[in-house]
Amino acid sequence: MKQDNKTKKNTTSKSANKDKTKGNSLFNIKFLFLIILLFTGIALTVSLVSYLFTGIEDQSSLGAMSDRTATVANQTGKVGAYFGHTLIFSGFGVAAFFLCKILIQTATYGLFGISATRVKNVIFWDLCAMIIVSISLGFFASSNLILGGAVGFEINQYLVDYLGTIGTILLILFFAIAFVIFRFKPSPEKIKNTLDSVKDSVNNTLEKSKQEIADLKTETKKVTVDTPKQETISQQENLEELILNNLIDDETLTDKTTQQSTTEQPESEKSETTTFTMNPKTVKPTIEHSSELPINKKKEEDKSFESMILDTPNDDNFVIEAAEDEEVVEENLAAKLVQDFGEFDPTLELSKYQFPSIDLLKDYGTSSITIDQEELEINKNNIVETLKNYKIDIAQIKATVGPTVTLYEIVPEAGVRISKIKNLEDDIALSLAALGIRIIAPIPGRGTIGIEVPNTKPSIVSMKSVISSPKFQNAEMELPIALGKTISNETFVVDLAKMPHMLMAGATGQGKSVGLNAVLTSLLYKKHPAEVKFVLVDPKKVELTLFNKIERHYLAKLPDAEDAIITDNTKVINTLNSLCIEMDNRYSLLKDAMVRNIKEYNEKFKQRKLNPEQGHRFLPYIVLVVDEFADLIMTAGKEVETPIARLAQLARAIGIHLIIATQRPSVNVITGIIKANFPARVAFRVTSKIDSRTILDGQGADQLIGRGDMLYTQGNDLVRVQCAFVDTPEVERLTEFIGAQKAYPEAYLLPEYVGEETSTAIDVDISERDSLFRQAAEVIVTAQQGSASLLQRKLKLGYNRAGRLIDQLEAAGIVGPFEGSKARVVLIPDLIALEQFFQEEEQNM
Ligand SMILES: Nc1ncnc2c1ncn2[C@@H]1O[C@H](COP(=O)(O)OP(=O)(O)OP(=O)(O)O)[C@@H](O)[C@H]1O
Repeated sequence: MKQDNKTKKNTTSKSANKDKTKGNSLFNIKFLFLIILLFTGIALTVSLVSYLFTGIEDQSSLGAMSDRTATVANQTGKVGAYFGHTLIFSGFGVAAFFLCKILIQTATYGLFGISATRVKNVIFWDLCAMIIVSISLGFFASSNLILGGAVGFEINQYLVDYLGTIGTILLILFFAIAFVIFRFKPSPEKIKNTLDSVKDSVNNTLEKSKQEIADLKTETKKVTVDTPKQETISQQENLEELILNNLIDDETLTDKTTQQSTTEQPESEKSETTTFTMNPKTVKPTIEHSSELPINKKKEEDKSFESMILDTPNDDNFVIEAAEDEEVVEENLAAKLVQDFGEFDPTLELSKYQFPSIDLLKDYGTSSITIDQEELEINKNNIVETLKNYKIDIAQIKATVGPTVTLYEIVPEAGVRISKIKNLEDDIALSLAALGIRIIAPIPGRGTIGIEVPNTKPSIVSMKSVISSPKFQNAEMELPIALGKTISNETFVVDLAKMPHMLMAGATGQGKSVGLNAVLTSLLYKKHPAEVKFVLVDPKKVELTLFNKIERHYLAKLPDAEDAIITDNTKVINTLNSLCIEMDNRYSLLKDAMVRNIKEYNEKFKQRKLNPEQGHRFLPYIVLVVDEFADLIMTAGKEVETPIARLAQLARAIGIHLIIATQRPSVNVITGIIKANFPARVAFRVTSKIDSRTILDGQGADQLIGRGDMLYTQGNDLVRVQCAFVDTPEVERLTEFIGAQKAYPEAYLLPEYVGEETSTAIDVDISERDSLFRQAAEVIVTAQQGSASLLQRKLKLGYNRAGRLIDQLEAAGIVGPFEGSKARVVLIPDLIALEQFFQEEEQNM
């Protein structure tokens, strides 16, 4: 083993060495090539320069190149004479020097590691310049073939034949200007700057000469009054020294020099007054103009710095590696993909999918509300009179007729206490002889008190009327749900994505199942199968079965599940945990994509900014619908509550939304943790005030009149809504219509989840039995019911331990095998038989 490692190490080090040598030899070849290029460039320059002087002389010898005795005057011999002739005379004229430039510059750039892009640029522009110069000289100096060369001359002839002289001049000028524009990219500022600098230098020269004259005049003065000038000069010399030693900066220097010049000024003025004159040309100034000093010195400084940098490569130990230029992505890849293929369309696989038509829903013929004037009048009078009996005067009363209830809004006279009216709820109900009266005191934001009185003839709010309403059709929501109509007969549309989870409660027969169907129907009318998937849990087995037909369009399931609709409570746990895995997966996808929610993610995916090869995919919304949640909690307890709470807490951003319905809104079903995470609540009629408080955190649900009459809250206000009615035949027609269309090959598959109970071995060793095994057996045999939840309750165990015990009991032969949602059969009839069983077991051991 060790030897293996050793040989491995050896081979790796050998291969590393090999790589190194390979790299070195490659470097050497490149270096050699560049040196050859440099020398060729120099040789060519010499030969071309020499050709300019000796070309005519050598012309006769060109024919006898093979003759060794023939001599040429070119400094680089016959080869040089040949290249000079070919490139200058028969080629591009003096513009052939650009070739020398290209060779030398390429070589030096290569040696100094300057990027290949710059080298390419140089070659390109120099070749362009060579052709333009050759043609220009060929035209303007056509008499001298050496200037333009044969190429320039011939092209000119050709152009003149076709374009005439003026045309050729214009064309040449055009190319020359185009070259200058593209090569040097002159901008107005650049031109202005150049002009300014030219102006400055002219001015400087003028100043300089003026100053020189002035100096000379001072010099003249110096002949008579010598000492002060001496001082100035020595001062200036000192300054020079200072600059050289980098002790003062330019500014101080300029200040000082200006100071000097100002101090000098009167002297020069004085000098003007002297009569002594001198020819300035004959006298050379002893010192240059001081203002030039800093510039020169600065240059020198820069130079020394430059030479410092350039000197460093001479140091053999100091290797400079030229960093490679980063690759430039020419264009945005995502934008190109979108341009080529268009935005990603998630509906493409089922592009022919047709949304169901509204005609599939039934019209109950009562879309408009019938107003019974007489009834309104009687109710109004009763309310006013009852209140008067209690000495409450009303300033104003107004009625709004809704589908099931009429809202009487009253404005009491000043000084009436609201709580007084609120306490009269039962008395008003008595006087109106009606059930389900609800007093809202005050109506939030309206400044009135509301009394809701049920209509004697309530009208049905059909699903058709809410689906066809513009409010739903035009709703720009992620998951719009048309729940029904409010008291003012307005369609009530909410966004499930914003809720983000919904809790639905109501006593049996009050309209929960219809409510769930209304939710699902709304989504089916608005969302394509690619955009939303349902996970349906229906312990009653009959409520949601109709949706089986759309399994391959809209439903999601576990990979090993037979039916997409989950009717077995034990399978719910796996599904919930699988949803938790899906949630985690989606979160990591969102993190990779650097977005905060599913909407942004899908938007980015559609714009092809996310690579499917890295696991990215279009994410459909997932709506988990659980009917009879109470049943689930009773049988599975914490096993269900924990994943539900986790999903409720975290799943909002990644598009998993929960709708949970329960008949029993008691506190052990809707626990604190669940309540805290379900801000949107729908309450159908419940039987007690306590239930109402559990679901709504206040009373009201107990005063509803049933049959789809509901209260909706999303945190603060309570809205009374008449739930839209959708009957079973309508849902059947709808699902049949969708089910008959082309579908995906299978239902949307959720990630696999391996539950703990599935991994438990059946043949459990007797010695490994749980310490509570005997007690558990007694409980099961006494109750004659082999269920884990019974053990949980009786022995106060967790689900996992209870499940393990059941498995051990099965292995021992006390209970029968697992039979879906049914409790297992108990194979031992009573406790006496159980005692015998244990005794026999002991004997056999
Ligand atoms: N929105 C509604 N408009 C008119 N009638 C309704 C409405 N909702 C429900 N009903 C009536 O109430 C009956 C019972 O409704 P539903 O089956 O939805 O009750 P439920 O709360 O699901 O009962 P359970 O919990 O026992 O299943 C329906 O058959 C229907 O006649």
